[in-house]
Amino acid sequence: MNVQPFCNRLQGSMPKIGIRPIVDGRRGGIRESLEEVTMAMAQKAADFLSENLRHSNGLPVECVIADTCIGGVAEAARAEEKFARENVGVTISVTSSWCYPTETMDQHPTRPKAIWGFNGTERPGAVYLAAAMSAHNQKGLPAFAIYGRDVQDIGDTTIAPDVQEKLLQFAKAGLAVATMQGKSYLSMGSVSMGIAGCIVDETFFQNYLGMRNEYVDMTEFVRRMELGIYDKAEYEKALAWTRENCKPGTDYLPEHLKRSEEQKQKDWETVVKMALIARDLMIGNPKLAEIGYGEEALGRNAIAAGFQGQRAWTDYFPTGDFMEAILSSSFDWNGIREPFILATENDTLNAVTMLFGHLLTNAAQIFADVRTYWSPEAVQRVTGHTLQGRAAGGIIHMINSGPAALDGTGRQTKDGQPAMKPFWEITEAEVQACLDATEWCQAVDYFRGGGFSSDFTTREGMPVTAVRINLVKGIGPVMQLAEGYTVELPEDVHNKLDRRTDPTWPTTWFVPNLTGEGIFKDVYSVMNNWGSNHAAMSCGHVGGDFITLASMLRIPVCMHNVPAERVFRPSAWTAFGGLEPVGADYRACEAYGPLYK
Ligand SMILES: C[C@H](O)[C@@H](O)[C@@H](O)C(=O)CO
Ligand SMILES: [Mn+2]
Repeated sequence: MNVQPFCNRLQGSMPKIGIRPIVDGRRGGIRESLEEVTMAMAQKAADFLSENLRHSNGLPVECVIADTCIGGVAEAARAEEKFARENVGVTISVTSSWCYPTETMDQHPTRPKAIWGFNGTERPGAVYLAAAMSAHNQKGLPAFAIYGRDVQDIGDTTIAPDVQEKLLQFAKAGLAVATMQGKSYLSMGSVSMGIAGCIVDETFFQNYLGMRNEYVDMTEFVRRMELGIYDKAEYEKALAWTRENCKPGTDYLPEHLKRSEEQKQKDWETVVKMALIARDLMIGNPKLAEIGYGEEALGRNAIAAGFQGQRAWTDYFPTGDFMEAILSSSFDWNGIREPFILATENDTLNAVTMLFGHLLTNAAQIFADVRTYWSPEAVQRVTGHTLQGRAAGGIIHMINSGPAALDGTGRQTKDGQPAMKPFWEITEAEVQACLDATEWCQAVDYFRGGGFSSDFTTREGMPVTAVRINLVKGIGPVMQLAEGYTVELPEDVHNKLDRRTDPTWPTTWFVPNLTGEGIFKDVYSVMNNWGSNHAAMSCGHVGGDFITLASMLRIPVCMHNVPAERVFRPSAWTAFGGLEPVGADYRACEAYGPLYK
């Protein structure tokens, strides 16, 4: 398996899942009758999770099972010691019987936790589950309850499909919490054009995500370019690859602003260097130590970053578009690899949203401006075209002012649909198709320093989830999301709409799934209720996973269109108002406060 060497340069080993087999500790028949079946349940859960989950860097997810069943507090403490040694970041307690909740529970204050209570009635696992949940709720330690819908026989070690789904949804989100914890967000530059999302809110990063903030001025790029602080051999390779694979697109600049061919060639050299430098700033590069830059070789342990670009940089230097697009993609001159999370305009909040999406789906994310709602009437007026099919109720123009990951072309395929896949599932042919579907257009007049934007149109029919985190004074972070699909328009219609804005930028035509109610009654309302200028798009209908992750971090979700059966939060949320789930989410998040407060 091709595990990408770069991303594994992040410090800290990958978090594991701790499995806690819980039993009734009474000896003389009871405990003895449970040991084997409970250990088997633990082993089954561990095998299932390891077989079905991977970390975003491609490494398999490992599970650690407590050495003995846990019948009381001494064994709980021993399990805890083992988990601490093994870097367990998430726990799942499993049981098929009655046990003693407060004596066996996982009391770790921040680690995401779930209990799978077997639905059987020979030994009442569900009674334990309910009692254990009440203990967690009483103690302010939210936990996820996993309880299969259908009764199974006591000896049945299969995992029912509904239980499987919940185990995966919980574990993937829990691992995301554990993976980002302790890592950095690197701001390259500061606030772009007065966009509030660029303001680094350290309290948010520290208290909600357990992350730290690192900063470099964009002059660091100039220093490294001028002093040659990058791997020259890699630079030559990268430049050659870029010349061969990144085909120049249309230059829409008026004659008097056009850059000379010679200048453009220089700009390509600059943007390729910028890509190498940004990556080295994020995660370091041992090659830099070899040329005498030991400090630079270390990097900033950044799991996500942003580049300000506009305007301090772009008024003079080529845009960061190539760097942002290629690092955010699942491949470059070194081959297929894990994408980096790098936000345009240093929009820290969109970067965090992309980080969530990446850790939940393992794939690249699309960064986009939420630019225009085109009603059917407006499209008709401007183009004479009647929007059809999924687009019939109107479309949202997602288009970044510059770059987006080339995976966003939708030229990868999964189950017959366009997709953005984890890097280990992407083929060379799909890489080529993404490159072929992308043109690198000359940056327009906003960008006095030149540069090249990744221009493409996302293929139709990709299930996607558009997500955004906003900071709202008086609440804190708030998430919003919309599941939907990408659509395409007839070429002439696309061109007419695209040219009203900037045809050099990557377009994703997005249609949210409508529920007929509230904000999701129509496409317009979704656009009208978006909380900022940006969104991140993940492949798949993964709103449920985002909601689970948000609840773990105590970030309320103000709007979503996820069907109720995919919404999975800690059981305590019901007590905050089970008949009114959005309000309950707000109250629960407020009551618990940020995870790392
Ligand atoms: C070119 C413009 O300055 C854009 O960058 C602007 O519309 C944005 O992207 C704002 O997010
Ligand atoms: Mn923007």
